[in-house]
Amino acid sequence: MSDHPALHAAAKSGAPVICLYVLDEAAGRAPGGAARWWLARSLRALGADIAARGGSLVLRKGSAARVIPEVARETGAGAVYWIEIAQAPHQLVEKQLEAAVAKLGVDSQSFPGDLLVQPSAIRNKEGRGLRVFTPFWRRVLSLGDPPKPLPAPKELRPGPKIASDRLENWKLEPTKPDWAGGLRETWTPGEASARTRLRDFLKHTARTYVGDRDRPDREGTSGLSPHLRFGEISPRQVFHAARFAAEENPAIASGTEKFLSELGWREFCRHLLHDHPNLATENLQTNFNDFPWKADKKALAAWQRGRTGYPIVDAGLRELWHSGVMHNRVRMVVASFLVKHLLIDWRDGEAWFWDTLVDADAGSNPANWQWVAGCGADAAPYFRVFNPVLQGEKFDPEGTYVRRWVPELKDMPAKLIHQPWQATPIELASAGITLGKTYPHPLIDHVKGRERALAAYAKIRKG
Ligand SMILES: Cc1cc2nc3c(=O)[nH]c(=O)nc-3n(C[C@H](O)[C@H](O)[C@H](O)COP(=O)(O)OP(=O)(O)OC[C@H]3O[C@@H](n4cnc5c(N)ncnc54)[C@H](O)[C@@H]3O)c2cc1C
Repeated sequence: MSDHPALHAAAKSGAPVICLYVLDEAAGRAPGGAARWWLARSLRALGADIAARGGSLVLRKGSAARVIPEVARETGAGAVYWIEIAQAPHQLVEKQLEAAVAKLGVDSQSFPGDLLVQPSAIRNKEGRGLRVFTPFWRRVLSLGDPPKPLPAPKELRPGPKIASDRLENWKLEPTKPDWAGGLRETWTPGEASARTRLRDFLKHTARTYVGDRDRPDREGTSGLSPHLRFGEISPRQVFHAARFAAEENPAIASGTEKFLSELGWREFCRHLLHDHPNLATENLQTNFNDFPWKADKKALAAWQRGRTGYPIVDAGLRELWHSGVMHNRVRMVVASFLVKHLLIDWRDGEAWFWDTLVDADAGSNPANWQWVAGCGADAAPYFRVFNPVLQGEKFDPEGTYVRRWVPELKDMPAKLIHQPWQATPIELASAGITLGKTYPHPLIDHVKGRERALAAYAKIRKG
């Protein structure tokens, strides 16, 4: 409702407003299971917010380019307003929509809204987008502050009553089996919750963000990613709130600047997607097209279920399965483990994240996977292979995160929790662990895995 330029303009016109949400499963990548769950809850919250202002939310399913002109005709609408999304499938829908609406003699207008800066504003001399983050973000900041966010309309004049689909009939939430218990326990989708998270972050967490953002054992980040993904809060709202909070309290200034640069990564990934619509399927660095990936279904299944034998990796994948998110540091570790230790194609990992993340984003997910795999923009070099034991010891030193998500290791002392195979039989027995039974042996030895990865990398042409 807030910082929604299309809704704002419609409400300001003084005309009755029909708020329409179209589920168009053919426009863009169809959402995965966890995102469908979020969408259902988010639409319910949005419907309630609209009703509280006197309007109602109409739900329709089908091709947006067909459904929206149909609704315009059915209601005799004077104008159609929407937020533009700078991604190829959405731009195509917009073109078709504009033409269909113009044919009806109805005015139409689109408004930017889901980015800080439109991709057309960040081009190099050849007219292409930037592929290195630091100059990209510098360029974004050099353009000055993004426009101030718009307030939510106080009131909506209701439009004519028209038929709406029932949300339940869209079957977005799982029933048989209902696997969404952990999502319900962790999240409250909707705008009110997004605002609370932002406020709490700026009040309590921003001060320590620089040091704590890499610590999965602490509540060191904002938790805003699914709210941003679903447009429940806009990047402009986050930007201005963070800058304002830092002016009020200079002690959080370094934290908020770091936080805003992370928001910059979201922006960077979306700009990349704008320039590379096949980001989820094609290596940005084409020399990786020859990479000898292994089709190892058993290892992939062990990874997905959090049964690799590396506690930090398993904790991350179990956190994901339960709560629909995973800490950023751990996302990097589990992704690196899949593509380097297991030599499994990054696209398999990306697809699993796409289905299980509530924040699964068509830009951020493939861009980060490609970044970890070494084939992306501004990517980590392939030969930098994370050691999952050292990563665990550095970022989860007491093992708190592992104990939470891998309870069978909860009685392991901190010095052994990231490498239980180093424990003596007595230590294992006193922690109640039988390796290979209660907790798996490592799928692959780190040193061997690293050597195998480097040998595979040596086989491809250098980019
Ligand atoms: C393999 C892999 C896959 C990822 N897939 C996604 C995804 O599908 N959707 C997604 O939103 N993020 C993705 N990320 C980025 C990052 O892990 C999450 O954005 C972050 O964990 C969300 O937590 P937060 O909101 O508490 O982050 P905070 O640290 O509070 O950061 C604030 C915001 O900045 C943005 N952000 C932070 N880091 C990144 C990043 N590396 N790339 C892009 N945006 C970032 C997010 O919008 C986030 O909400 C992925 C990272 C990796 C390594």
